[in-house]
Amino acid sequence: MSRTEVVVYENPDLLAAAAAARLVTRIVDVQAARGAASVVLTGGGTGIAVLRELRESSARDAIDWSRLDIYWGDERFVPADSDERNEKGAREALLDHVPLAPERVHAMAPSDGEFGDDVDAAAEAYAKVLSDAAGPDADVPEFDIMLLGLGGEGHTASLFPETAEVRETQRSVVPVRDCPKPPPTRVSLTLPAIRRAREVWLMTAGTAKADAVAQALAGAPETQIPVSGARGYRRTLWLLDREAAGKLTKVYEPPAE
Ligand SMILES: O=C(O)[C@H](O)[C@@H](O)[C@H](O)[C@H](O)COP(=O)(O)O
Repeated sequence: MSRTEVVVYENPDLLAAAAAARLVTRIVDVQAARGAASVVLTGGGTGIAVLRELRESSARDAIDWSRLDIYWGDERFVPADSDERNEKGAREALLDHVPLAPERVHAMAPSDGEFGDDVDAAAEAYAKVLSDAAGPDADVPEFDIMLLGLGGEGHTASLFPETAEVRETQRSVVPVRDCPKPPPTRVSLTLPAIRRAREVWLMTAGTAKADAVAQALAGAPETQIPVSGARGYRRTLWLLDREAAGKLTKVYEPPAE
């Protein structure tokens, strides 16, 4: 049974710092229990701010970086050195500053990579990366922590309301064209793939997100509010600043330990 928790922080800076602290602790606990850990990264301002805070954390090297698998929930289909790439943002914020095992960093293809401008091929290739990592009985690994942001209209990763991509039930990874949030072409995990995560952490700040947060927590249909369908099979953790939590009426009490 998955549980939903909501934690509200005073401001976006505190949200990013606290999320980074939580991330260190969670990764260390998972590695202690199972040896290795896997984290799925997100783009966006909050997602990258958390990585920056993690780089600055005095506890960061409690993580065994050599036994951490890194994936992405979505990626902009642009050239590798574009500032719009989520991978480039993550590398600048954290990944290039810690001793990760390069073969354990699983980036989605850029538009000037081995598949050229074929975004369908890039999506299919990432689906294969996931199925290879999942083993014989699944198409997607059981990610330990999936980090996600959300947009004011309720998108998460690159899944937008009332689109074929948010309705996808078979594929784990899809190409996204004409995305309302620029750049227009992307690669994204689907909701079934997102729900393979043990824990999904939804991290966002600002009044522009308050409606989507409240609608998702009220159980809005995922085709209308995609982030509503972004649930971990053990835990869904909402990490918000006061503004993003501004339309919540129900107080979420964390479960008694
Ligand atoms: O590639 C992307 O654009 C992100 O994956 C996207 O889903 C992002 O997380 C949200 O749009 C929130 O972005 P902000 O935190 O900047 O509002």
